[in-house]
Parts: sequence; C-alpha cells; structure tokens
Amino acid sequence: MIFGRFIRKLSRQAQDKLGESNTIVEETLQGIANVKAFVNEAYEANRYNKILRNVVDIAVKGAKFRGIFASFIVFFLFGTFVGVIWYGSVLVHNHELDFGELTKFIFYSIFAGAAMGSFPDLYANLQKAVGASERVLEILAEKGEDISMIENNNQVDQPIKGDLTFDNVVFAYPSRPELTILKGISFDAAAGQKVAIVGPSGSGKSTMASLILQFYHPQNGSILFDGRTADEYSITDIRNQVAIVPQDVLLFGGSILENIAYGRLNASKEDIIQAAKRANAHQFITSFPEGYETIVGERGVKLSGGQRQRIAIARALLKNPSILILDEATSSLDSESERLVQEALEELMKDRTSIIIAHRLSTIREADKIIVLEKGEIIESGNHAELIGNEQGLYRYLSQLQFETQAG
Ligand SMILES: Nc1ncnc2c1ncn2[C@@H]1O[C@H](COP(=O)(O)OP(=O)(O)OP(=O)(O)O)[C@@H](O)[C@H]1O
Repeated sequence: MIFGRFIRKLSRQAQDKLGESNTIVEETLQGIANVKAFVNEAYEANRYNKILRNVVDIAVKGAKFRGIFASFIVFFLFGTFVGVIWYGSVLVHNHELDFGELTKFIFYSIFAGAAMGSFPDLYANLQKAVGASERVLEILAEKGEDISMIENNNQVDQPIKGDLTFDNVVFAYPSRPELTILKGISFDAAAGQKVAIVGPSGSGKSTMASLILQFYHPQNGSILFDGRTADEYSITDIRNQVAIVPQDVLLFGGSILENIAYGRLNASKEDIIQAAKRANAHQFITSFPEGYETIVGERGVKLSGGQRQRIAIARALLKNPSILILDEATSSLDSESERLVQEALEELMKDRTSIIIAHRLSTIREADKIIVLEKGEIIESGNHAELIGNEQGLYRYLSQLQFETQAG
C-alpha cells in the first residue's frame, strides 16, 4: 500500500533527524569549552533549532498523511453506510423489508463499521512503528565480530612471534567505498624490528594501524602474522598480541591502578607497579596523595599529555604484546617530559616488533626500516641513511622541512 509505505518512510526520517538533533546536543555539551571560547552559543542554539524544526516538519507531514488516510477510510465507511440506509429505505418503501429488520441491520452495521473504523488508525500506527524500528532492526541484524564475551579472556591460543607482512593490501573504508585509501601496500617487518611509517597527513598511516588491529579488513591482498594470513587466527588472539599506544590517550573514569590494569585485567598490583616504573610513571603517580588510587578521567585529576602517554605505555608494557603500534603524538611535550616519554617508549619497544607512525622524523633515525607513504602508496623505503641520500626523495624533503622549522 502506497500510503503505508509513505508513512513508514516519514517515520524513519523523523527518527533519523531526531538522532541528528541528539548528536548536536551531545557534541555541544561535550565541547562546551570550545563553544564558549569561540562565542558560538547562538550558532549552536540555531543549529539545534533548525534541526528540531526539521523534525517537527516531518512529523507534521506524517500526521497530515495519516489524517488523509484516516479521512479517506472514514469517508468510504460513512458513504457505504449512507448507501445502506438509502437502499434499505427503498426496500421498506417497496414493502420488501420491514422497518424492524432495517433497524436491526443498521445497528449491526454501526457496530461492525465502528470496529472497522479503528483499523486505519491502527494500520497507520503500525506503519509508523515499523518505520521507526527499521534502523534498530538493521543494527540488530549487523553481523558482530567473532569475539568471545567471557570476561578476562586474555588467553592466547595461537602465539604470534612478531613477523608482520602487508602483501599488496588494497583498502577503502566501507563508508566511502569509492575512495581507495591504501593502493597496494607491501612490506615486511621481521620479529623484533622497528619499522617507521612516515608521510603527509591523510596518506593512510593510521588506517594501516586499524588494519593490523583487524578493525577493518582489506578488500584485496592480505596481512600476515608469522607468515600466516590474519584469518587463520582468531581476532582475540591477534588483538591480545598487538598493543597500540595511540596519539590521544583515553583514560577511563577510575583509579590510575585500574587504568594501567586495562592492559591485562588479571595483573597483580606488583606487576602494575613494575610496569609503571618501567614506563617512567611511578614517580609522578606516587607524588599524588592517593598514589595509585588517584581517580582520573572526567571527574578526577587531569593528567598532562606526557603523563597520560606514560600511563598508556605502562598499560602496553603490562600487556606485553609481540607487536606494538606506536602512533606518535603530534603535540610536542616540553623537553623533560619528552625525554621521560622517549625513554619509556624505548623500554616498551625492546624485543618486539614496533610499527611507529612517526610525525617527528628525529625519533626514527634508528629504525630498521622507514616506509614513506604518499596518497596510499609506498613511494620510498629504506633506513635513514639510505633515504636521506636520495636527493629528490620525499623523506629528505620532509626531514629538511622539520629541521628548518625546529631551527627557526
Ligand atoms: N573511519 C573513516 N571512514 C572514512 N574515511 C576515513 C576514516 N578514517 C580515515 N579516513 C580517510 O582515510 C584517509 C587516510 O586517513 P589516515 O587517518 O589513515 O591518515 P594519516 O596518514 O594517519 O593522517 P594523519 O597523519 O593526519 O594522522 C583520509 O583521507 C581520511 O579522510
């Protein structure tokens, strides 16, 4: 039925717009400091107002259609009713039906008609509900990852030594399938090696990290761990043996102890303190009055960028992965903090394969291999000495640029 389909579509649109309006409230409240700093309160209020007006417009449109649908049915029903009375009167007039029988028939028709009269509303409401729940049903039908939900499932069935290979990996994000981000990436990192990935912003460095962690799967080519393709391992086995120290470290609301233990939930307190010591974090943690029990996150102590990074390093040390992904922070720390973080990173990288997404080229001089990425393709690779020797190369150009910026 065309009416039903239309009501369903409008109901779904109304839900979508309502979702968008909620996103605006959520973002604005989360970024309230930014909104205030840019004096954009009126702009945000207007944005919210506009989208709410959209929701109302769609709801009114839906109500109009439901109204037209209901009037159509009611008109049809009453039309039939008038027809019955008219025809009944003709029959009574011609003595083919007596008055009592006509009255009885009319009453029966009223009861049946009244019951049927509620159908259009019922039908419209049903379509509305179907429209509103379509998105929920779609989400429920989404195939989940094959992750065991057993708590504390950090056991590893298939250990990975640390060899990592990208074999002609081609990848586009599912939300933008027409835009190929990685265009046939191939490289090897032997167990224990340090491989740095450098390249301009947007060239696909973080995307490679997401692929190693199996957040996405390549459309073509494969990623191999110890010479075996990723799909020969369970996702949990891979993720339990790959750790990432991200650019922007997220701390959960809770104590520092709990935040470090996130790396290995069943770790003992001694292990956690040991990891913090190796990550150069023990000293600043114990300088807080509550030490490891200090609450961090939204409602707790705000840690500096360098301190947060050292917590993330302690977390990764506790996890003790075979492969480490290091997404170097772009924001620079002061030299003392930088030294402490750098030392902690050196400790963390020891004896494991490290993939370093580098923004500051000075930190990767010692890397075994440097891969230079541009627009999703490897345009150069080699060690620092080899790459700097290539006068026309992007690496040499980027190094000079950074050197000049730092010098200036
Ligand atoms: N979730 C996503 N969905 C769709 N496109 C994405 C997604 N994440 C990243 N992209 C796109 O993929 C491209 C590569 O992004 P990526 O974050 O891998 O670059 P990058 O080299 O790490 O950049 P940067 O150095 O600035 O962090 C960009 O054009 C980006 O817009």
